[in-house]
This record gives sequence, C-alpha cells and structure tokens, in this order.
Amino acid sequence: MDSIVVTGNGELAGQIPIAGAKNACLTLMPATLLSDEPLTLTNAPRLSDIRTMTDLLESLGAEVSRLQDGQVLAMSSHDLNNHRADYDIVRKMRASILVLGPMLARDGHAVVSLPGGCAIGARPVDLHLRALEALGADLELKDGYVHAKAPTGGLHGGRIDFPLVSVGATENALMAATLARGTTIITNAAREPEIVDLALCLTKMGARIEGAGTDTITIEGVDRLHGATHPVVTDRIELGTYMLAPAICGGEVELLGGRRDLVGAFCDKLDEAGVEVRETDAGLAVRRRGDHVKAVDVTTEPFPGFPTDLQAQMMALLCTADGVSVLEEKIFENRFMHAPELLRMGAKIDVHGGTATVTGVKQLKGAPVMATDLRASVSLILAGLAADGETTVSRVYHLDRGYEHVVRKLEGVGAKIERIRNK
Ligand SMILES: CC(=O)N[C@H]1[C@@H](OP(=O)(O)OP(=O)(O)OC[C@H]2O[C@@H](n3ccc(=O)[nH]c3=O)[C@H](O)[C@@H]2O)O[C@H](CO)[C@@H](O)[C@@H]1O
Ligand SMILES: C=C(OP(=O)(O)O)C(=O)O
Repeated sequence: MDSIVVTGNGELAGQIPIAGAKNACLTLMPATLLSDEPLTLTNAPRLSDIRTMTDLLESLGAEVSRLQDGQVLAMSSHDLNNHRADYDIVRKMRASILVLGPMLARDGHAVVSLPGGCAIGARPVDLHLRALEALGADLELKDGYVHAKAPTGGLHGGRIDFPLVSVGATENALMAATLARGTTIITNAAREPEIVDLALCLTKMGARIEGAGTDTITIEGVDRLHGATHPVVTDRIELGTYMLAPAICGGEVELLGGRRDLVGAFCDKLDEAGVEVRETDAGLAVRRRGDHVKAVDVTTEPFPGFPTDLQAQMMALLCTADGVSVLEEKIFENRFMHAPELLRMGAKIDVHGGTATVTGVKQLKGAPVMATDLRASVSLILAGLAADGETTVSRVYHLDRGYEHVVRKLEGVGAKIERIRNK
C-alpha cells in the first residue's frame, strides 16, 4: 500500500487549482440513468470514487467514456440491460445508493445492495427508502438488497417531509421525482451546493424544479428527460482543505476557482481564528495574520453551516492554535478517528462522544500515522506540513477517493511531500 511522506518546510506560496466536486459528480453521474440520451459532465475530478461510480454505471449497461485526460465524462444510458447494483461495487462507496431513485423512476424496477456502515458512522439509508415510498414505490428488503418496484404507470408525485436533513436522500428523491406523475414537494431538504448543481443539471435535461438551495423543493414531473452538457461545480471541500495549508504553515496561497459562497461558514471561522480570506479575480487568496492562529469553537451542521467534511482538517489547524478549541461533530457519530493519530504527532486532544477539546501546542512533531478515512487522511497531511520533521501517512488509498494530484498541488506551493509507491 502506498504512503505519503511530508516534511515540515515552512511557509507556502503560490496557486492551487481546485477541481470539480467529488460529491456533486457522484450524484450527477447517476442522473444519466434518467434519460436515454447522452449526458456529458465537464470539470469532472479524477478520483477513485468516480472510477467506482463508472464501474457501477457500466455494470448496469450504461456507457461511460472519459475524455480530455478524464476531465470530461460522456455517458449514455440508452441500453440499460441490468437493474441490479451488486454488493461488490456498492460496498466500496455509499453514494452507489444514488442509482436507486433514477432506475426506479425511469424503468419501474431496481435491485440495489444496501451499502452498510462505514468508518465514520452507521449511515443508514432509511430516509432514501421512505422518500421513494412517498412517491409510490413498493420496497422489500431481502438478502441485503433493496428490491424496488414502481406501481403500474410509474412513480407518482408526493409529499416528502424529511425528519432530518440528508444530502443523499434529497438527491435520490429529487432525481426520482423528475419523472414521477404530478407534483412532489420535499421539505427539510438539504441545501448543499451539490443539490443546487444537481437541480441545475436536471433542469438542463428538461426537469421542472423550483427551490433547490432552500429547504423546500417543488418538482413537477415530466414524461421524459433529454441529454445535456453540464460543468461540475467547484469542490468546496477540496477548496477548504487547501485554504488550511497557508493557515497552518504561514505564507499566502491563492485557490483558483475558489468561491466564498461555497465556504461561507468556514471562512467566518477562519476569520475568527485570525486567517484572512480575500476574493481575487481567479478565486480566493488566504494568509494567516500572525504567527499562530487563535482557538475557535466549531460545530458541524448541514449547509450553510460548518461542513462535517472539513472538521478533521480544521482540527489539524487548531492543534497549533493559541488556546483551547471545542469541536462538536453533529452529523456523524464516529468522526474523530484522526484524533488518536494527531496525538501521535504531539497534539493535545480529549474526545468525549461527539465533542473534541483541542488544546493548542507550540509545535507538532512528525510521526508515522495511519489514515482511517478520506478527510482524516488529509488532516494528517496538513498536520505534517506544519510539523517538525517527517510524517509518514499510510493507507493513502482513502485519500485517492477525494483528492486528485495532492502531491503535485502541494509541491506547487512549496511543500515537501512525496508519495512512496509500495508494490
Ligand atoms: C457522496 C456524498 O455526497 N457524501 C456526503 C453526503 O453524505 P450522505 O448523503 O451519506 O450524508 P447525509 O446527509 O445523508 O447524512 C446526514 C446524517 O443523516 C443520517 N441519515 C442519512 C440518510 C438516511 O437515510 N438516514 C440517516 O439517518 C446519516 O447517518 C448522517 O448522520 O453528505 C454528508 C453530510 O454533509 C457528507 O459528509 C458526505 O461527504
Ligand atoms: C464522507 C465523505 O464521502 P462519502 O459520503 O462518499 O463517504 C466525504 O466526502 O468526506
């Protein structure tokens, strides 16, 4: 298994280009299943999760080609010859459940493996299933699979009142409702930029959607959707991650393609901690105001709140802040696995349930550490950039799910970082 070696190398300077969003691309790709005409996505990130979604779509009979060095995905679901998403692929990535709504809406039947739990929490899919039931789907759980059928004549519009905000369930419901007969109203919908991006793409395909980006989305079902070309929105989590690099090391880095509206709550916390974020013609420029950041308290929330997907990286920053910070993780029940690894680097962190108390130290020290999930991995790289000596992060396959060219991007701003390829 490959590892990444990072050596603290002082201040950073330069530019980092930000890719298209993994989490938007993972919901835009299944949208191809809603139409028998081609869907083309530009600005697609080159990540192992996108490969997994490609494998899944191809296993269903869709054609997926990568053009222009993988940045363009041309997809066609003209001949879907299989409506069964197998455990072997679904278990690799939870977003696989997003093929359920589209297949069911278009062809009236689908069998999709349940994804199971993962390192950051149990992550059930009950809300996805309840939403599809509200549109008339008949669902049966058998042998670890969801067996779904639409009534004769297809899904019908309905009212979906989510008891808690779920990004994935909102996406599945939104896609399914585009082809349901009549009106669907989704309340307590997720408001993430990835939902807005999905709605934009579906609208280009002929869907009738109002309210995406607010907590109430209304969809008028149409008979069919057609092809479209759509650019994937900027990855706000990759953006936030690299914004933390100059915050933790000093110097100034410009994030090309960065948009403040994608990371508003995160920018507010950086400002409170003493990190300046400036809008430029090409994106966002970030620099730390003093030699150290100040401690701040952070609570993760659905958008527009502070994202859970930036909590681990923010913790890495706060490990060297002046004072005591309290981080509350409100989205996932087990998302502090980076804390014991940061302790190995000399950090002071106490975790009690969903709360981590971080007492800043003057200097982190390099150490061998292990990545346990995607965002935990990158938090260890950030900590390594600021540490004294060498940090070796093992199990970096987690990182490949969500960060393209991480070594090249960080080297480009002066970091000392190397990938060791183990056979
Ligand atoms: C591919 C993708 O886009 N992943 C993102 C998506 O995950 P994902 O869509 O899986 O996350 P959700 O928003 O659904 O999860 C939010 C909370 O709801 C719970 N829940 C969810 C569905 C359900 O049926 N029942 C239920 O109880 C989850 O366990 C979690 O505690 O949003 C998360 C929250 O911003 C991000 O961390 C992930 O990076
Ligand atoms: C948790 C994440 O992804 P997923 O939902 O695909 O596990 C993430 O992107 O941080």
